[in-house]
Amino acid sequence: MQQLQNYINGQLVAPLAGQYIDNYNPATGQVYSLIPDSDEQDVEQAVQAALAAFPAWSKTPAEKRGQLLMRIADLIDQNLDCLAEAESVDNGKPLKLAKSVDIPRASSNMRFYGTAIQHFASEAHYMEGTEAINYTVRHPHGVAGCISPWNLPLYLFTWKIAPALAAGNCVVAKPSEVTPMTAYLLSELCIEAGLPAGVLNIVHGYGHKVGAAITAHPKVPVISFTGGTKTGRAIAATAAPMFKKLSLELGGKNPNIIFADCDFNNALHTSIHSSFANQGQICLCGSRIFIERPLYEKFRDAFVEKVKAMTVGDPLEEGTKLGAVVSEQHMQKVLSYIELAQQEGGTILTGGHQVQVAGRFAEGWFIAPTIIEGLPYNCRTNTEEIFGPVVTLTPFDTEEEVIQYANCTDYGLSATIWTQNLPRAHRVAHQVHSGIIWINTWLLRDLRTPFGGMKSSGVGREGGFEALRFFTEPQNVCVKL
Ligand SMILES: NC(=O)C1=CN([C@@H]2O[C@H](COP(=O)(O)OP(=O)(O)OC[C@H]3O[C@@H](n4cnc5c(N)ncnc54)[C@H](O)[C@@H]3O)[C@@H](O)[C@H]2O)C=CC1
Ligand SMILES: O=C(O)/C=C/C=C(\O)C(=O)O
Repeated sequence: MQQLQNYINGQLVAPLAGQYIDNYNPATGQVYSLIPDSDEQDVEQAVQAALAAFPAWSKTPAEKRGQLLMRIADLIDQNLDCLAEAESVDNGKPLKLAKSVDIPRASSNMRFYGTAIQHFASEAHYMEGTEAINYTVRHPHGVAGCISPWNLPLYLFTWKIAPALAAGNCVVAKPSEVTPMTAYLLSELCIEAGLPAGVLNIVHGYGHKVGAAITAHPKVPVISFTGGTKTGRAIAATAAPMFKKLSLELGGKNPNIIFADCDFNNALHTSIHSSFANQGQICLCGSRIFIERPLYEKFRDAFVEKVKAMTVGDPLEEGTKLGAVVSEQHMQKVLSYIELAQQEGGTILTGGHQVQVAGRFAEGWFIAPTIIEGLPYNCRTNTEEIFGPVVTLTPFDTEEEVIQYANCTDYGLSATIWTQNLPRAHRVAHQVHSGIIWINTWLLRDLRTPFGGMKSSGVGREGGFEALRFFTEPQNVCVKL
């Protein structure tokens, strides 16, 4: 059985306590590898390695740091097939998705920040009359803690470490214990790329042990986290009193607003993707679909017909549209929400159950893509994050009504608006409480843009220069001329 290792001080090492955690293949429900059950001693070793590496790394010219990140990006590209299969097996997602989205985006993240850092400049302010000039220096913080989730493992792991490293920080990172494989494979690529020892350290293990130790460590002044809102709240409770810099990318309950004048086929096909991509396990998925009443029945019937035809099964099969959800625990959570929806008066139009897949997948964790109608817009099913292949349909009559519906959750991450009346699209967009709005598209990503949510969807923004500002400490120097 493969035993993964931590990546500390440039070496692949066993956890100090010699304990391991079972790592499951969600499609078979079977243990297929073991990951380190690390603890605070392993985190201490990683932090000490990062501290030792920081002086040299922070003084390395940005161009050289960028070149190393781009070398890693090249190695990701060269290992696309291996990384994609590893991601699919580890997470349960279709191989096709890992190959076309997850791994290419991981490479793009490394390459984007490998170049962005070379254009990241600071400001100067000349004081006329007073004859003084101010300039801003942006210092790296030191050791950055990066904690990432299981839904887009390498995609989100690199989305955090790339800006942190580019800005001159050293990193202690913890991937999810549920999907550790590609972060482990990345550590091998970092060694191959010649990343200096201690610059990046990856400590595998449980969130309540390793993640909590990173968050609480007094020599880790900055924490970047993506995951559930409940966990984000726990991290903030530890980090805030320590005055740590904090970036929290949390959950969502995103509205997908479809007006009757939309480009019907585009709205229909994109909504299938935005509802069920990655088994609905993307914080940006549009899980609440609001349809203007004149279009409701036509959209509903066409949507249900196409979703019924989606293949659920072997993630490695070319034709598979939905693979397995990431864990048995998560499957039970999603199924419990389907039960709740029925208790709240919802009607299941398709799906609503676990899918039994034949052969070696009989013990796998598969859920049929599920569409529910007839629920109150403000019930629990329509306001709490389910994070699975479950969407609700609700008709609306006016702009004001759908804006009220859209804004009635504690979340505010993203929203999608479908209409060919662009003044209306912008008018509605500006009133929806979401950090990211897509009009007549979904998940079209420009990495230069601020990425993140409002309300319980998080604190701060990732992306572009936002992330480089987050991973640096500004210092203003005023010089009398
Ligand atoms: N990207 C997103 O918005 C994601 C949202 N979720 C939502 O969160 C719910 C719970 O998901 P979980 O599997 O529990 O993910 P989680 O949000 O608890 O875990 C995310 C990462 O945080 C770590 N972590 C957990 N507890 C921690 C702690 N106390 N201190 C520091 N790090 C900690 C985990 O080990 C993992 O690496 C999901 O059902 C889903 O609704 C989950 C994953 C991603
Ligand atoms: O595209 C991005 O930068 C991020 C996408 C998805 C998440 O952050 C998520 O699912 O948590």
